Amino acid sequence: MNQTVTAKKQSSMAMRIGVYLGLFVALGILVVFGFDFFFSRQQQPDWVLVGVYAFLATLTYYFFIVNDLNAKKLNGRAMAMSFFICYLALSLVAISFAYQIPSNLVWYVSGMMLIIGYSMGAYGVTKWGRYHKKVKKVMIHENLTDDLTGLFNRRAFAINSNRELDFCLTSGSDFSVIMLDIDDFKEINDRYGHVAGDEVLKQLSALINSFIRRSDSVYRWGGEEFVVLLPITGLFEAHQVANKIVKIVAEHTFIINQNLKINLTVSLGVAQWVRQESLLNDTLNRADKALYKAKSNGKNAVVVANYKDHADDVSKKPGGGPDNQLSA
Ligand SMILES: Nc1nc2c(ncn2[C@@H]2O[C@H](COP(=O)(O)OP(=O)(O)OP(=O)(O)O)[C@@H](O)[C@H]2O)c(=O)[nH]1
Repeated sequence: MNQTVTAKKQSSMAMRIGVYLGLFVALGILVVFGFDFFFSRQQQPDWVLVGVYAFLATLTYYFFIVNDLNAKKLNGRAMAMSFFICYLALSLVAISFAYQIPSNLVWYVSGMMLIIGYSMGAYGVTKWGRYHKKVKKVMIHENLTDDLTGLFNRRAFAINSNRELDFCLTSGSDFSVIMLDIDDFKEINDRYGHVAGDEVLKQLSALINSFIRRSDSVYRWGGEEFVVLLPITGLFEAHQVANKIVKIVAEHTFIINQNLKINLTVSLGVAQWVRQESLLNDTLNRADKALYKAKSNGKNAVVVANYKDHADDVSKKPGGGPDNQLSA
């Protein structure tokens, strides 16, 4: 695991450098620009232009954050922040253009800082993406995968979850888990046979893996039970992901040996890790209880666990919006 630890350190350091440098760029430009504004400006600021740039910068920021929910390539609020700050810096440069600030020093300093800020932001993004790819590769090589589905196994969860948790602790991010269980899987086995059941497990694993983010990971927990690990994800987003899984699985037809068509549903329990609890014992336990409640509520459902160690039924059927359901 030395390789993964090094990759993690490099990646979080690059991100931190990216963010701090971005902040430095923005602050530097503000200082230089402010200095120039007070001592050499001749005309009033164009506030409309300032407003337009601020709006664009905010829009860009939300674009990254919202995109982060579902996109496979853009990950991490830290990077979004870094982009946002660099964008802000660019806006400030453009504003000084509009004001026609007559100082070459402003252009030189802000230009240099902007280039550095952008490069570091891009470096952070690339490292973050590469880090997750590398981690998955290393885990496959270290026999941490399940033979049937190719998913990570429980041992991998113990290793991976600790590493991700460590990252979330240093970056102050949220962290959530989803527990998933196929509904009435015994019936599928009984009706179509174990070979078909195995094929369903394989296809379901591939299906879930196909739409989660690159930073998320899926684990085969037991026979027909799975865990999805969602770093940098709060309860609201995790609930959205869970709803998406329920919906996609319910609408999907599993085709076995080209002619047998099987439809199935899944039940899910969602829990967000809170600082005072152990991810493996406490958070997973809450997710498990929520899953149990989803099953007893009639299956094909998502239940979100709250912080008080009990599960609230939040959406009987997929599609129920998460806004009114965060009891935690
Ligand atoms: N084909 C196949 N079946 C498995 C595997 N692991 C576990 N199972 C089967 O999964 C079934 C689980 O049955 P139950 O625990 O009763 O759960 P269920 O039928 O899904 O019922 P609910 O969980 O209440 O919806 C059992 O029949 C197991 O034999 C596997 O690797 N391959």
